Amino acid sequence: MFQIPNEFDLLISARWIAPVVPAGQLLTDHALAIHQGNILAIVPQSACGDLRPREWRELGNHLLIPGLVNAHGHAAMSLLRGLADDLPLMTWLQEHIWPAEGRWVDEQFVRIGTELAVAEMLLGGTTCFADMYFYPAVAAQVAQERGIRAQIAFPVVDSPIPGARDANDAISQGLRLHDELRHSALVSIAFGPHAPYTVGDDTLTRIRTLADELDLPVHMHVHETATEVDQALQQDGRRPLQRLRDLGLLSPRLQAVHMTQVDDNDLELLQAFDVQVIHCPESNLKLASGFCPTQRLLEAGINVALGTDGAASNNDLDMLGELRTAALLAKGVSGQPTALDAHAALHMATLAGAKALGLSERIGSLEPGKAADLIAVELEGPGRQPVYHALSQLLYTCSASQVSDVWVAGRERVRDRQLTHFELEPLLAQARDWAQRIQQGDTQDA
Ligand SMILES: CSC[C@H]1O[C@@H](n2cnc3c(O)ncnc32)[C@H](O)[C@@H]1O
Ligand SMILES: [Zn+2]
Repeated sequence: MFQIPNEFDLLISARWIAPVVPAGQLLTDHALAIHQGNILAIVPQSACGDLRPREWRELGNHLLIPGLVNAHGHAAMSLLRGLADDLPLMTWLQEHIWPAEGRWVDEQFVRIGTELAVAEMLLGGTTCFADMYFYPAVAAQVAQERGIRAQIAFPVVDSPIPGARDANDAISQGLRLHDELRHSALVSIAFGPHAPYTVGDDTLTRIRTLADELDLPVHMHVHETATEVDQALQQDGRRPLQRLRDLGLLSPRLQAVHMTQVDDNDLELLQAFDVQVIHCPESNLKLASGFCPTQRLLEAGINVALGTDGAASNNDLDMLGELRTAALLAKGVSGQPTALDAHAALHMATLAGAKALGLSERIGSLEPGKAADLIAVELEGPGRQPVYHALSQLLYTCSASQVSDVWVAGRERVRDRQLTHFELEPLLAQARDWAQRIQQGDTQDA
């Protein structure tokens, strides 16, 4: 169906390729042909002799996989990494993060923080990220400039989070941004109602109507902690997920981030409405928020994607590290060592993420016709050799440091562990300047 033309852009050969589709496949000594940003074919290296690519990257003991999809985060919060650690969610937010955001977050903060996050994510093999933060137009611009795919959710809140704009203004501005970016190849827009406890019924109803009309995703923190659910039960007699159901918000377009609290009724709702669940294990562990029961959800056929959350609660944006945590946690929580094996884990970090963001036609697996979003992970050195099973090695021994090359839509964004479209030193200097201002401001306040 997809014939390789006489001349084409790029051939990447590697010891192993895990295309994710067909499920469980692991190819050895194959090569991937790419032209005009798309995958043409995967062919055995023995058949590559007659091919005439404009560039041929010959990678040795590397594993090629689809680019990782970080399905939830707050990119600009990288500038708040380590500002407040070892606290429960609401203390962390109310006493530290929200006051800091109210004081410091402006367009420049979001630009530098997002650039820092994008640099970290690309170096760690993330080729697509979902973001929810202030100044979404700035985050969208950074993603376009740096050549990474992104779903930018514009935040909507009713209760006063410092720095947040009025909900109706936020919606109008967000929809303008959606219109401006309608032809963007890399960036898409979603509604970002912050959480059930910060957004009222009227605003949620408006979002539901508009999201249905425009067929846009809704990205929201849901059931992050037991306290969130208990307080909702006390205040309105319903669990937040039931309230969202009553408001008509449950659908395949809803991206429910966290879901550490899932009773049998919640499970039925997630399943019946085909809600996308986004699992952020390290943030949940660090804030002691709870554990998303991924194995139960997967057994019920619910799509579960993976996210890091922001660097202020994680504290890194390393998706391979996150994946390992997710796998270990799934086994511990379910009591089943078979839970989230290497294939299931890779699926969670790639195709499930793409599906959650409504992008699975374009990305998430290495298939002819899909965008060439892919990464090479080096399985060399004493910590990774010998290799009995390349995917187990990926899951249980690799982190961002093993990612050597990254392509987004066929363009190389990381080559031999170096960013191709960033000047890192000036960016790091600006990040340090921000931290100094924030720290000095904090000291002056004390
Ligand atoms: C209004 S922009 C997003 C808003 O969310 C805050 N935030 C960051 N991490 C979390 C989390 O785990 N749960 C709830 N809210 C979170 C962030 O600081 C921004 O204020
Ligand atoms: Zn979050």
